[in-house]
Amino acid sequence: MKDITKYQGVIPAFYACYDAEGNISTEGVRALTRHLIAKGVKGVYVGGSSGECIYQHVDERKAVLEAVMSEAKGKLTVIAHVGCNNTADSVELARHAESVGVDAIASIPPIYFHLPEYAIAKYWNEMSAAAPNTEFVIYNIPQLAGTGLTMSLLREMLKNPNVVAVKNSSMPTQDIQMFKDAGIAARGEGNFVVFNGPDEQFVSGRVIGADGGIGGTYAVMPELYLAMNEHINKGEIEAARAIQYDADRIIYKMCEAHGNLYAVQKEILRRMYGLELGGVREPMPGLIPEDEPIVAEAQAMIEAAIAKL
Ligand SMILES: CC(=O)N[C@H](C=O)[C@@H](O)[C@H](O)[C@H](O)CO
Ligand SMILES: CC(=O)C(=O)O
Repeated sequence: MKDITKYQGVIPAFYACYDAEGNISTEGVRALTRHLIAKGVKGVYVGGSSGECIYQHVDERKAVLEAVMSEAKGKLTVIAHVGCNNTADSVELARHAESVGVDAIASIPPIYFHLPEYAIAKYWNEMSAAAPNTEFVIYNIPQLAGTGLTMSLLREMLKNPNVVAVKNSSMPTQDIQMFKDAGIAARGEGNFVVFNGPDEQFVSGRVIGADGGIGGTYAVMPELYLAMNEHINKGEIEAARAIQYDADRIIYKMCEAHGNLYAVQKEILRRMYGLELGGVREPMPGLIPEDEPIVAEAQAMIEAAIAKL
């Protein structure tokens, strides 16, 4: 039996942390890690979409992960997203992630070119082979990656004993059931995990069988997702749904800004907690003065939703 309890719960996607010049701020990384530990989350997902991975160099991604580990070791489950545009860089990050002691590595499929399934499997398996003592999480996000996880590709990947989970960001919630069924058929009950991806569907995803969630808006309002998760564990669906509605209204509000969602969230964390995490890397749009009322309103909505708990 694998220990999947470390994946059951609320796992925020970690934000990219920059200094005033736009360089990686390891101080910011450490501060955000400590902040999330204090909030009581289960783990962190480092270097994914929210980590702006595709805009960061290999050395920067290593520095971020090392800074996370310096605070999180033994306190949080750490999943390191190691996917890069080419296999060699991904393999290097996978090897590095194992050397610093992460719980799991994860990867999107190769982006831009729509490669055949055998090439995607080879890309993932080569990363996994570079971290042979580390579990592997498949990151399915077809709307951004351009390629979706098929059942045949998942079955192929399940031949690799390190494959322990799918982080599913596709929008049909029934995909969670399909992936979980296939994982359990291969591994046995209790040995395979599916994470909910779309934060707007956290409750729906958990109800249909997701063991936990990994999401880009958890870090700015972890209290709400932790409370939803607790209610679901107790079967209190109406209470969970009420908080989900609040979270969704907050997400829609944050998405109204000209600046990217991640820029909005980091600005809210700065205002609420004094966390200095910087902006976003170009070509993502940063905040503009006209975003001010949206940021202020979203912050007020978060505070009001937390106050209701
Ligand atoms: C498409 C996308 O980025 N999905 C993220 C990860 O699954 C989510 O966590 C979103 O950031 C979140 O649901 C806000 O829309
Ligand atoms: C949710 C997720 O995987 C990310 O934003 O990194």
